[in-house]
Amino acid sequence: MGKAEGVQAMFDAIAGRYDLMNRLMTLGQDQRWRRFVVQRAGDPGRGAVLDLACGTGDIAALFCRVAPQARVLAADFSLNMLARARHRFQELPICWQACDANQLPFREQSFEAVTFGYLLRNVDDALHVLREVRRVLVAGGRVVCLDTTPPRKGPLWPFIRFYLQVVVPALGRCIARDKAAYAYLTGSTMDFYEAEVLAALFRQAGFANVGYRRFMFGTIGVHWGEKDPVVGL
Ligand SMILES: C[S@@+](CC[C@H](N)C(=O)[O-])C[C@H]1O[C@@H](n2cnc3c(N)ncnc32)[C@H](O)[C@@H]1O
Repeated sequence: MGKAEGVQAMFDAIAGRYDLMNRLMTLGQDQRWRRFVVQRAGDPGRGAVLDLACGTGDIAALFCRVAPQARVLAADFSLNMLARARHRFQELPICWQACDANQLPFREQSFEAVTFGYLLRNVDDALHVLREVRRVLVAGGRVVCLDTTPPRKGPLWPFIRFYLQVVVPALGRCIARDKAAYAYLTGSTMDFYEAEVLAALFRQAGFANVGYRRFMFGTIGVHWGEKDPVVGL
């Protein structure tokens, strides 16, 4: 069985506590990384941008504020996360849509930029999703991805491992009342691609000018790339 069904049920269950958990686990840093994502996506002008796996809507809301002329579309397959996003940002002109990242219901070349926070770790085939994203980008369009990365083994490794393996699931149990969901977060972080390997996957999906930056002691990565402006499709 694939990941999708379990992941969808898990986010439906934790939607109400998701934002509080995020702020606590990241010591309030998570919005800084999302601002960096929006900044790397560049100025879409009056074009359309897609925030995929939008969750409770923070990245889409930042887009609206930074690029008020842009048409902002935000999509997720968890209806409870989407409901929460709609409620939080009802004053913003965001178009919310239920959809699966494996099969985007958009035509080729629809978006100037596509962003996603903490999506790829949750899908069965990240390369397939990246190719889907590339398909819906205009030539020269930008992709920006925020996700956790497995921390490198250095002097801080024992502390980071303790934080991920003990503190995060404990917070999940006490705050979100769902230890399993946050144990999954730790497991999927440890098992996810190293930052350099993920960058190679972006290139394999056909993106050019791929780069990345790490945050939070190397446990968070932001990757970006461009759809080749000459070759286009
Ligand atoms: C950890 S949350 C991140 C939410 C948001 N991007 C943020 O920055 O907080 C991951 C989100 O990805 C969504 N997701 C996971 N797999 C998906 C898929 N195949 N298609 C659409 N959404 C997906 C989940 O429903 C969840 O809302």
